[in-house]
Amino acid sequence: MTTSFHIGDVVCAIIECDGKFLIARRPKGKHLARKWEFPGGKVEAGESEAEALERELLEELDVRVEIVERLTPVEHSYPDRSLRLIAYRCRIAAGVPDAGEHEELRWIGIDKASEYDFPEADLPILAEYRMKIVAATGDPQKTV
Ligand SMILES: Nc1nc2c([nH]c(=O)n2[C@H]2C[C@H](O)[C@@H](COP(=O)(O)OP(=O)(O)OP(=O)(O)O)O2)c(=O)[nH]1
Repeated sequence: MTTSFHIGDVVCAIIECDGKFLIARRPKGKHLARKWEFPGGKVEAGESEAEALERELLEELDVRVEIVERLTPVEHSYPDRSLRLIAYRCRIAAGVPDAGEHEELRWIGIDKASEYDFPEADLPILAEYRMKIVAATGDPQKTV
């Protein structure tokens, strides 16, 4: 029998710059290996979401960000674990993203997101984000 455990809250960042946003490829050997994701990680005990986001982005990318907006949290169950994924739209405040442990970083437009293999939990986030971009610009090809 497989047991599914709840790993808690995971925060991740949709970092926007010049009409694109940053995606990162998870390394081999980790859960969801080689999928494209939004940089981030688990919220530790005693941390706020914003504190966890700040810590993870410094650790993973060596950047500081300012938060633009919190998107709707997504509860998702994978076969072996479940989690709540909370995405924040952000802008870089300091630094240039460094791939670090990620296999690769890429800046893409929302119109290209369907070409990348994202974890299932990210799909509602991408859908909400796309709707916001379309509402703000009237154009699905652009980010604000
Ligand atoms: N960072 C991130 N994790 C995601 C996304 N979508 C998604 O399902 N996840 C899952 C994968 C992992 O099971 C979990 C986050 O784990 P992680 O490995 O990135 O976080 P972490 O740095 O705190 O973990 P660890 O390696 O220190 O154990 O959330 C996403 O877009 N970004």
